[in-house]
Amino acid sequence: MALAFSSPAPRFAVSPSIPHTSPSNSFLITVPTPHRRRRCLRGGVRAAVAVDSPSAEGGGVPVESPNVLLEVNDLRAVIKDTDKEILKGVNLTINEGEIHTIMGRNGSGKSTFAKVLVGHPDYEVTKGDIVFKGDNLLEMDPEERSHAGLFMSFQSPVEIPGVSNMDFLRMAYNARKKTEISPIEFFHFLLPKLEAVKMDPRFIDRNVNEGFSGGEKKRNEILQLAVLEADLAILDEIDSGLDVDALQDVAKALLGLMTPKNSILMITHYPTLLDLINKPGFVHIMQDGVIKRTGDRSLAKLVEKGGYGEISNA
Ligand SMILES: Nc1ncnc2c1ncn2[C@@H]1O[C@H](COP(=O)(O)OP(=O)(O)OP(=O)(O)O)[C@@H](O)[C@H]1O
Repeated sequence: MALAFSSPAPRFAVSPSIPHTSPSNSFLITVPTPHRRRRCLRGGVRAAVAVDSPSAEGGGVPVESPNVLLEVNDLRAVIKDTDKEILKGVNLTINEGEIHTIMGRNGSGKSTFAKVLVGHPDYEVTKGDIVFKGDNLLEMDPEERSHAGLFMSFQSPVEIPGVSNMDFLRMAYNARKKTEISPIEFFHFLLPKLEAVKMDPRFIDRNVNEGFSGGEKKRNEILQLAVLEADLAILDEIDSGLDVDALQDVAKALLGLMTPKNSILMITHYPTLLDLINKPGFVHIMQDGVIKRTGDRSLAKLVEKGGYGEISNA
């Protein structure tokens, strides 16, 4: 979601979806680097493979296997310049069109995992690899990752004083789509998106998140996602602080954004959003920096009923 300010030269890039107001996030204002993605021979290459479905044995209809969007292998990461290891060997595969949810006790490493995926500078990957759409994500800087189609909504979306939501979204859209859409054209593009996330059009003239309530900020994140049409949306506690109606709106908006091609990785403490989305998906339980269990929504229900102790002992 890097967004490029094209004048005056030189060009600078800033990520709209990654907080950049704290000193530790100042990495996000950078001069764009030459495209240096290296095609990875693992992960996404499964895309073209066609297999026979079990029911089609003996000359039945071939069924395409799902395309791998993200593949994380044995990912280990420490806090930068320390030996404090937070991620201790995370493995995860997300195919196109899938919804994945990560749950886990406070401090188990969920947000760190999400931040490592988008290239947050507070962390250093010490082992493992991440392949996104066939490319080695670890070789990309945060701007390149967002251009490649990764979107992250943070637990606490930042305010950007002096930049209107409209300008911000349009610049982000231009950067992602490598185009120069006019303000009028963009307004027409934006209107149905506003409707989809049930956002009052007056919010687009306000500065990004400035004075927004917690729920309005979360809704604004979904609006960004709708505008940027990311391939993988990483949503860190998008449901926190939302009233019941807003939660329904967010669920509806997310469903409306789903295509057979894009995927969602949600971090949450509660299964309500999953219930509202009401689509099959994967639930992962993170514990002490690794994914300990994977299941379906019933796993989230088990947690809701009995807590994480129940899961650990199962
Ligand atoms: N930049 C950092 N500096 C120091 N400690 C950190 C840093 N980032 C993460 N940690 C520590 O790593 C552990 C995992 O944190 P993380 O935010 O990933 O947990 P979480 O599972 O998302 O928790 P929660 O459910 O409370 O949001 C915590 O103990 C946290 O204090």
